[in-house]
Amino acid sequence: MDRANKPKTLPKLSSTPGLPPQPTVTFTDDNSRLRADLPTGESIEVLLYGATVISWKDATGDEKLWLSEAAKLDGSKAVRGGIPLVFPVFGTAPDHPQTKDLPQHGFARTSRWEFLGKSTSESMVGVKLDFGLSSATPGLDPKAAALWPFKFNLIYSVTLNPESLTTSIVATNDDAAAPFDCQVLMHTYLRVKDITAVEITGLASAPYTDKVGPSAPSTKTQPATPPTLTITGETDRVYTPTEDAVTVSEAGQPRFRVTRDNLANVVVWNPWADKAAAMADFKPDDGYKNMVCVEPGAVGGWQAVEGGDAFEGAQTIKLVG
Ligand SMILES: O=P(O)(O)OC[C@H]1O[C@@H](O)[C@H](O)[C@@H](O)[C@@H]1O
Repeated sequence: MDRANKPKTLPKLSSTPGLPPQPTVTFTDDNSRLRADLPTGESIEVLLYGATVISWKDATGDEKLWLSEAAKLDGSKAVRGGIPLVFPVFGTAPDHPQTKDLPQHGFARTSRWEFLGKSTSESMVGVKLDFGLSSATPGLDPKAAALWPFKFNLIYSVTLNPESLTTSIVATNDDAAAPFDCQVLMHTYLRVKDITAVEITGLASAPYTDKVGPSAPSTKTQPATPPTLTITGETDRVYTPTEDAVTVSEAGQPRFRVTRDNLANVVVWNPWADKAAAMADFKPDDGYKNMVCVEPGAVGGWQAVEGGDAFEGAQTIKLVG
């Protein structure tokens, strides 16, 4: 029926500038993890336990991080895969009085962090998630807290952009009367298709500590030629490179460029067949063929943090090629 007072169609609003689509951030799994999605399709998942990044997918849904099929994601054990955060000790340090009793790789990866909030970048294409852990956080690993009685405050930020992932830490000492020493490392498990086709550049001529072999630990120097590191067996090395980035290529194609900010070291780790089979939470057994850990950190010595001071460091993993 035609009505005389039929309302006119509203003018189209397409000329009005609207907000661009926003990243979304949601709690999942009984509030035990966060998921962030960019309008362009990329996503990450972060467990509050350890503030561990357990997934990073590109716009096509392709996973970039390796996560063991047997990884414990229930807060009962440090996660085998993703990006566990190592603090305040790398490995164990029986000769370092402050940290000698702490468990391997410290307690940041075995504590439940608080989600502090999200922020979007100026261009609104990315999203930053901030997590906090301090000596006063209820989720702090209780046995570890008793063994490291310092007043500390950690802010760990995970920033997802369309082509990159950045993780950064600020470790503050809140007690003027008690300086502490710490080490920090971002234990990134990169997913690869075939470890035998992997080449790592950015380490040529770099001194390193080799943690594998009969005389381990031993101090060595990466040859200048060839300029690439290939992985052909168990590898566990702490490099101190002069270059601030390493590139991981596969079959001649660059895949990841890992840039360090104020992190002097990079650990390269692959357990290979026997060590992988000996780890109950490493599955499948041949999963070592699909991962390489490239771990930026400050682990060569100790970072002395005076009261009121902070140590800051970051890595950016850029998808290349
Ligand atoms: O089994 P964890 O405690 O997660 O450690 C895994 C590896 O982490 C690496 O960073 C160390 O260099 C290795 O020595 C260690 O084996």
